[in-house]
Amino acid sequence: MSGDGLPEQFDVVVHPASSLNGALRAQPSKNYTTRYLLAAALAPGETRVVGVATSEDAGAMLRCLRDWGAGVELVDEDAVIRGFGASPRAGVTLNPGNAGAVARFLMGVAALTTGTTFVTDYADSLGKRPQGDLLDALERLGAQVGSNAGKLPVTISGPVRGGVVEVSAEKSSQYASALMFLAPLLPAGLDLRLTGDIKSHAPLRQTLDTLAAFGVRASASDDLSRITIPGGQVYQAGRVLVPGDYPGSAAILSAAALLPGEVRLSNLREHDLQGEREAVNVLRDMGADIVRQGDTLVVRGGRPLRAVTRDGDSFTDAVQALSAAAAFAAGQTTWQNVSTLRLKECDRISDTRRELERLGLTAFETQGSLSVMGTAELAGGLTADGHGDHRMIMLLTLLGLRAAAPITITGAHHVRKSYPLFFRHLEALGARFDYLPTDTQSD
Ligand SMILES: O=C(O)C1=C[C@@H](OP(=O)(O)O)[C@@H](O)[C@H](O)C1
Ligand SMILES: C=C(OP(=O)(O)O)C(=O)O
Repeated sequence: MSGDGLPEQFDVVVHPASSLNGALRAQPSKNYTTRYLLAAALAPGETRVVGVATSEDAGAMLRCLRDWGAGVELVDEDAVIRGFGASPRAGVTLNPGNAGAVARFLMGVAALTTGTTFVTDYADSLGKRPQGDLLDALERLGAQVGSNAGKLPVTISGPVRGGVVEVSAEKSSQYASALMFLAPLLPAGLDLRLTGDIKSHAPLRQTLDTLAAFGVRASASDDLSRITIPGGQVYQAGRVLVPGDYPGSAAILSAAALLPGEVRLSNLREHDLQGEREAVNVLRDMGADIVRQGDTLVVRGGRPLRAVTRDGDSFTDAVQALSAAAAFAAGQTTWQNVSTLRLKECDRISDTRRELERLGLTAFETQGSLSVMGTAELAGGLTADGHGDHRMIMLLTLLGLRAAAPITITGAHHVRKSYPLFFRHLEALGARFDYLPTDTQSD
């Protein structure tokens, strides 16, 4: 789907770059693509999702929705979805690939069916991520649930009526979002009580925003601990436009800040609910020169950077991209309140610390924080492990661009999970990569 023209599986050699220059259009948002596609399938009738992401996660959502009975047609850069409304097909096995949000949102909606099974071919990534808090909530609502100790494979059978239900939001906001997509289609709706130290508020607001875009009524307390969605509603089909992607763009902005030159990144609206929008301010606090001109951000790179200490929970998917900036900022940068990073495609605290150390950097971790000491010079000349994690691959790529000698990253094709054109976009700015095809059997 990505059309990047690169080998199916590859390691990448990142060559040091002396500058980055040029203009790019930010790719479509991952979080809005998954949400709009799902809401479109839940709406009877035809919805046009304008400018959908071409990532593996977007492909995973489209595949699962088609398997559940939605009509899916790709027309130029849009997806035209004929929804199944409140009636996804029963008895289907869905494979959401390595997409956490896709898997969890669909698990919520699966309570509308009399049986859906979820499997993954990413046993070492999505297969290890916890689903128990969502499954417990579904069970409390009356669904029948089976799982491998709270992990995939999972089976879910409804129907459920709805009502008041608690769901923990401590490990992931995706469990609550999943129930929010389900709620309007239940006879009694849902009065959700989010328990624990609620993480990732921003994606929850994106879910509320999506429900509103499809004409679904919902109300929420300011702190999001209580979300009420009346039942018996119908998602309204129509036309929605996917905005630009801040998490992926954070990597481009960090790269542009790290190297001399001028980079213009368009399609990033100023008023947007994506928490990773904050990456712009974090980079500015570090000393980067970033100016907004409407929906375009202009970065004049190569300025000296200084360390910051920030609560990273509001921009969780930008923490790794910003860690590349931290690696060359004077002093020690600390990202606090990021324990959920341990539960992503890899352990983004320990695995990141280890990769940074492997490359000669100094980093520290606690259960809920990651610290990176800045350095003036990075030798490079080594191979780093991409950990099958798109955001780790982007971080390591940025380090390679600023190193003295090339850095090789293993399994670099996994960048396609969220940002299939990442390397192509950097090439357009003047970066140079070698792509080394790897054995498709060995991953
Ligand atoms: O709702 C979503 O689309 C997402 C929520 C976040 O996950 P957590 O809520 O697990 O932090 C984020 O990291 C993920 O990439 C996408
Ligand atoms: C963690 C991520 O995605 P997901 O949870 O949807 O797999 C991400 O995009 O960084």
